[in-house]
Amino acid sequence: MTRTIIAIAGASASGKSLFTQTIYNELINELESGAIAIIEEDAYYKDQSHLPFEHRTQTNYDHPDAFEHDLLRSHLEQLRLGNQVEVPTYDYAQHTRSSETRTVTPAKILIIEGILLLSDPALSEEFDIKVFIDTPLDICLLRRMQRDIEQRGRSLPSVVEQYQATVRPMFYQFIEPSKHNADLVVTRGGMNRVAIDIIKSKIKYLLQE
Ligand SMILES: Nc1ncnc2c1ncn2[C@@H]1O[C@H](COP(=O)(O)OP(=O)(O)O)[C@@H](O)[C@H]1O
Ligand SMILES: Nc1ccn([C@@H]2O[C@H](COP(=O)(O)O)[C@@H](O)[C@H]2O)c(=O)n1
Repeated sequence: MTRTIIAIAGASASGKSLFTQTIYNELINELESGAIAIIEEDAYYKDQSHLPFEHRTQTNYDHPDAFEHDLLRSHLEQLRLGNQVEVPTYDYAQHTRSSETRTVTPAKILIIEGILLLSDPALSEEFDIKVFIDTPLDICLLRRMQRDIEQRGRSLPSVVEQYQATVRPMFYQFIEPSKHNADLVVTRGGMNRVAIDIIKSKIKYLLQE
């Protein structure tokens, strides 16, 4: 069976999750169960449970070294071979992996979303379709402030400090240049109806093959 892996990359809070989730939600009722699966790159942040909490707050979470991309690659390869995998789950408030894992079964279409997917050449080789969500950075910052305070247990000063220290510089060093590795660049983030419909049509076409 041919399986297709679609990568959705872009800045933090650019709308990657919304874009991915919208495609999934709009297709899921029309398709056989198990036709599509989603994985988040964030699930592959390195486990830091051996480090004190204060130490974990100092990690640069926007640098490729923060991720276990080798594990992600091996999981993608296993899924492509038709084997299920145990995907880690991540706790942003604790800055480390949770004890549970999530079983992901091999689907014909696998969508993966995350900030640094297209900046790692070895990882990029795993993707059949590469999409970059291109949202202005000031919009991303506003969305991130709101989301991190409401959903990720952060304070306003900590969001501002982290943004200046790592999020913004790493965006320019790694994420923005990776846009050139994309097949499709999607403006206006997670609500670009034309882009969502194009990806949906491509998925439906691939599922008919
Ligand atoms: N086009 C958009 N218009 C308004 N809000 C958006 C848009 N795209 C994303 N959001 C909101 O911004 C926040 C971050 O979006 P999300 O999809 O989680 O970003 P990412 O996965 O890239 O970090 C979420 O609260 C989401 O609902
Ligand atoms: N402990 C952590 C781990 C990650 N982050 C930030 O998450 C961002 C990536 O996730 P998105 O959903 O926003 O794409 C990344 O920019 C990290 O800075 C964190 O703050 N704490």
